[in-house]
Amino acid sequence: MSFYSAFLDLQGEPCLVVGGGIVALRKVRTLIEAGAKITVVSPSLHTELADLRDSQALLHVARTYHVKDLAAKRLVFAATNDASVNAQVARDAKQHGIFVNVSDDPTLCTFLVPAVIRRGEIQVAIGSSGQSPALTRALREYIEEYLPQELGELASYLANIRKEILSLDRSTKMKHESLKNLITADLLRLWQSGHGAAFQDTVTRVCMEYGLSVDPLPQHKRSEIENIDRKIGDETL
Ligand SMILES: C[C@@]1(CC(=O)O)c2cc3[nH]c(cc4nc(cc5[nH]c(cc(n2)[C@H]1CCC(=O)O)[C@@](C)(CC(=O)O)[C@@H]5CCC(=O)O)C(CC(=O)O)=C4CCC(=O)O)c(CCC(=O)O)c3CC(=O)O
Ligand SMILES: NC(=O)C1=CN([C@@H]2O[C@H](COP(=O)(O)OP(=O)(O)OC[C@H]3O[C@@H](n4cnc5c(N)ncnc54)[C@H](O)[C@@H]3O)[C@@H](O)[C@H]2O)C=CC1
Repeated sequence: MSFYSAFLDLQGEPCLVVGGGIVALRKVRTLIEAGAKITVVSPSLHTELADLRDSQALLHVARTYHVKDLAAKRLVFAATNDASVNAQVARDAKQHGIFVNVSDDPTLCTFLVPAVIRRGEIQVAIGSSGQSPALTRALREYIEEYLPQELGELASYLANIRKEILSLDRSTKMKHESLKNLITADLLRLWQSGHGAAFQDTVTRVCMEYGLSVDPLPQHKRSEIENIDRKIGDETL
């Protein structure tokens, strides 16, 4: 089975989690991060899920699953400890054209939940098409060690400079080439070592090769430097 990978925008989207145990909690945590509107249907709740209900991060319906719970939902997670209930949720969701994740049976899933590594806006998602969740977790732990924390910061810096480059009155080909070549220029190491002169020189040089003139100084760095300059100015007065 070949699954299609995608990143979903679930901001404000109604999602249903059936079951209130540890597995449901894991799904709920990532749904909260994505800003989904969560309903949990379950007679009992894990204590952390109860805390989340108390802080209004989710709506709890304290009873067993009923097909009407699917009304207007975008995604459904069947995470009870009763295989026949999970299978029923899967059947109902498919009938209503709603994507469904079934915690105890990959063959009933129309989407799987990957293991995820986050560095700011950068996400690495790992899956095994349900072959071995334990391997997926181990791979996540392995890759996590190699992904520096600063990746997220660098990505938001690059988002700004990309906007600047794309707004220039040059050919699209030039702009795309410069953006690609910027990344191959040992940029992460230079960013990690303080994104100072060497980092800025690299950005300027790569852009100049394409005849593009950009301001290479990260915005927050600029205000830090301006603050220092102001202090030095004040002291010398
Ligand atoms: C199909 C899938 C459906 C789904 O999306 O839930 C599924 C299904 C099942 N998992 C089972 C067991 C375990 N799952 C984990 C962990 C994770 N499982 C996750 C996803 C998925 N699990 C989807 C496929 C993902 C893929 O393609 O690989 C992760 C990635 C994401 C998440 O759940 O948030 C998260 C790691 C997050 C992280 O660490 O980063 C561990 C390890 C642990 O808990 O440490 C174990 C015990 C070891 C083992 O069994 O391997 C069982 C048997 C249940 C039983 O026998 O009782 C089934 C059912 C079956 O396979 O039949
Ligand atoms: N996909 C995954 O990553 C993993 C999946 N599993 C599977 O996930 C399932 C859930 O595991 P746990 O959270 O540990 O179980 P659990 O026993 O902690 O929780 C089960 C929850 O389902 C609720 N429930 C039972 N019948 C219900 C119904 N008819 N309607 C609504 N809620 C109902 C219970 O009240 C309880 O809150 C199991 O089938 C387990 O085999 C287990 C480990 C990992």
